[in-house]
Amino acid sequence: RYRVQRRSIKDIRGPASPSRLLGHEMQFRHEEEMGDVQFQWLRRYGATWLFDKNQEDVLWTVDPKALQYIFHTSGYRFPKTKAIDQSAKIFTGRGILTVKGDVHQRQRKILSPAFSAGQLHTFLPIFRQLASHLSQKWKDELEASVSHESAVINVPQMLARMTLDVIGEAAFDYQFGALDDQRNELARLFQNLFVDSVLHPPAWDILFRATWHYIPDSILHYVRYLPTREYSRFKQFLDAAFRVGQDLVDQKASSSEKGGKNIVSILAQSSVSDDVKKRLTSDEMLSQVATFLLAGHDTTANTLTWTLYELSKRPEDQRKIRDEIAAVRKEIKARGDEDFVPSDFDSMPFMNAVIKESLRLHPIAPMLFREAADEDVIPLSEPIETVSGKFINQIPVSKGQAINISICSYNRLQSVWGEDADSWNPDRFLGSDKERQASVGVFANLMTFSAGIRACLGWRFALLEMKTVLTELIETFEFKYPEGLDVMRLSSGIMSPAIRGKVEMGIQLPLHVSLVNGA
Ligand code: HEM
Repeated sequence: RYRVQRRSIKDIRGPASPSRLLGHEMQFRHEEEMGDVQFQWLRRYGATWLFDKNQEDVLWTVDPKALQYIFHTSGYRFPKTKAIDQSAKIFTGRGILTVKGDVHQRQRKILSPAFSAGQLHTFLPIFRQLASHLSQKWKDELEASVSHESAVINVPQMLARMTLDVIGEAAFDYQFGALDDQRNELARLFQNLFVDSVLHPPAWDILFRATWHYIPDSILHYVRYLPTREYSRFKQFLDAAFRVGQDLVDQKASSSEKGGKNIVSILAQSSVSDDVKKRLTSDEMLSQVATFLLAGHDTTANTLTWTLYELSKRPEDQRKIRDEIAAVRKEIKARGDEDFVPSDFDSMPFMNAVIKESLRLHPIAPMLFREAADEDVIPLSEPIETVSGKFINQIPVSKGQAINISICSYNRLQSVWGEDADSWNPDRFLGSDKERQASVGVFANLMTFSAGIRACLGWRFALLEMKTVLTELIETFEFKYPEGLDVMRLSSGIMSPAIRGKVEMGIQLPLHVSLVNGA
């Protein structure tokens, strides 16, 4: 009924399907390195192509005008697919990431004040303090090493603990203490959560998920209880997040400090609000805790990891950032301040360009999955030639048409980023040309934080956190990429680094770390 397609998209070109039953899904979910398969299709078919997902025709597009239409112009007319919503519900419940339409609008309105410019200002001391704590931990590690000045450190591990502590303090007024406590329950539950649950799903799971579209939500709710690898790790995390969340909200509700605009204060106030527009049910409230724990820490930790990966290969880029930090330090001293204010980071153009380039090449959430809520017509910025030889500059779609939006492919589109789109080149962000083009995402014309009414709520938070941490780390340490190390993009739902041939070890980036002279 819902899936019957009156507006066929079969005339759109795309790769031949390798399997009648599974289509491209197995090839896509089992590619060795995240993006390998789709980057080939991108070069062969351009920005739009047809993909066979378990015998369903899926439109795959990264055309800038199509993205603008789907994410901005059409409001809620292209919701997330039921399968992706249900997958996210398994680990975040009924929080802002998984709800739709009016409910999403209500939740977003309630939560947005926690990310205002004024609030952001209050986070900076937390970011500075925890970045410096991480830096001290690594200094201690160097001190304890044989040479006392250099060691190989697996950087994502402590970065993830630090970003967990950051989200604890900034969002929940709570010290998880993950940097200090190696046995911290949440930190352990998060470690390799996606790798353990999502990496290389078996064929039965791919086929099972293809049926979700036809199963009522009330039954799908029980999928989380399946005792398999794919589901049990996520359930453990959600149970722990709900438990921790209830404690945090109870503590806030009983504390004498009322008001406040951080997440936990907002959650405590909305759980008792008389105004239905401002109220969150208990389930919604705890789901937000799980959502922010997850969306707000691994994302930033992975992006920082990838940034150090790129910088460790380029001592010259590290030096340029160090020079910028030294210049800003002088300005801070000259004006009589003790420490950075958020606007100080604006005077570091190269560091900002490095962060943008890292977000471009290494988007932690590489894909988004949407479907048309109704019949619609998607405009394209460039006409495409169809199988029958026609040139079309818009694609009529039926209600229910599934659309895959690849953030990682859009971020490498040559028509937007130039012929060197596959290579590291932060200088591309130093001119203003790229940012003058039609803006697609919420930041720097990138899709990394998504776009429109469902764009990342924490993107300013993440940027300020990353700038603060990078400033601390590059000022204090030199990072060097070990000879012979072969790091790859792991394909586990999120894009994270792993060592080729050792993916069972999960997220890894062991770098040579030493103190900058005089640090
Ligand atoms: C580099 C870091 C980050 C990246 C790349 C990132 C990326 C994204 C993306 C792509 C989405 C859209 C997901 C979808 O539509 O399915 C999203 C949503 C979201 N992100 Fe982030 N994120 C980052 C950091 C953060 C942080 C630090 C927070 C909170 C403190 C946060 C909170 C959220 C929330 C609440 C949503 C759901 C928004 C909605 O549906 O209305 N994110 N993020």
